[in-house]
Amino acid sequence: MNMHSLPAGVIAVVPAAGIGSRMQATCPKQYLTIGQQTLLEHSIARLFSHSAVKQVIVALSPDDTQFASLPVARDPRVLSVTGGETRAESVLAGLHAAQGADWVLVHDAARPCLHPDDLARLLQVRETSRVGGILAAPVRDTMKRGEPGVAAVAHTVEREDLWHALTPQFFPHPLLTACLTRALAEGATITDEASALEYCGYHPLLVSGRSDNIKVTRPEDLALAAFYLTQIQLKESA
Ligand SMILES: Nc1ccn([C@@H]2O[C@H](COP(=O)(O)OP(=O)(O)OP(=O)(O)O)[C@@H](O)[C@H]2O)c(=O)n1
Ligand SMILES: C[C@](O)(CO)[C@H](O)COP(=O)(O)O
Repeated sequence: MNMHSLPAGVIAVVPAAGIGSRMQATCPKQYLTIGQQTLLEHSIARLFSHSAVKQVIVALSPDDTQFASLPVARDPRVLSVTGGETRAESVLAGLHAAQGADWVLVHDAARPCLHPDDLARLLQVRETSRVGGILAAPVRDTMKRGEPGVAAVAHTVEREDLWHALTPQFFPHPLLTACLTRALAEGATITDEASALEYCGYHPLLVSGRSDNIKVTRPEDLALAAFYLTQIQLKESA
């Protein structure tokens, strides 16, 4: 990748206003630690590991009492805003603080294991697309649709062309803001940024990403994320 192909400055929005209920922890999961840093700090550091990322906007719960005590809160490249009731509303709050941005990354605070190679490949989407794209991992297991309300198989889901959507997701700021605003206003169910663009008729690119870019969601995920992150850091320091 030559320096001329690198995107101009990119702003990243990090939704970090959740409570992590599925984690069953004593604090919101983004403040659980791996080594000496919180998941949030690791996720922000992974973003800044690419020179194209110039600013991170973190969406925080109005009840957040922990962010201000983190060193990252004093990083001039990091801005915090108040998030919303849903992840999508938190992302939109971050987008509103990024007025004038060209392209924007959105990355979960709960995904500390983002590999630098995946981030670099996602950022290249800007060279070939006007819509944007997402990191995604092809499904490996046989997928089942359950009977509603019953732990029994209804049918097997065709897994050809089935992907796990990951983050970061990378879009032109004006397009993502317009699609997310419309989707929320019209009551659409939006669980990632791509679904807002799909709601508005767009087809974001799928950039095949590593399956170790996990979202720490349930208790057993933290030890796995610690292992994966250690592997990335060992490789970077080699
Ligand atoms: N109102 C919300 C809800 C979630 N998030 C963020 O969106 C990311 C992915 O969401 P998820 O993994 O579902 O986090 P939580 O909502 O905190 O988890 P749970 O659903 O288990 O409560 C997390 O970094 C979370 O902090 C957010 O910014 N604002
Ligand atoms: C954005 C995301 O991580 C892509 O898989 C996922 O949709 C977040 O969902 P959650 O229920 O808010 O964790």
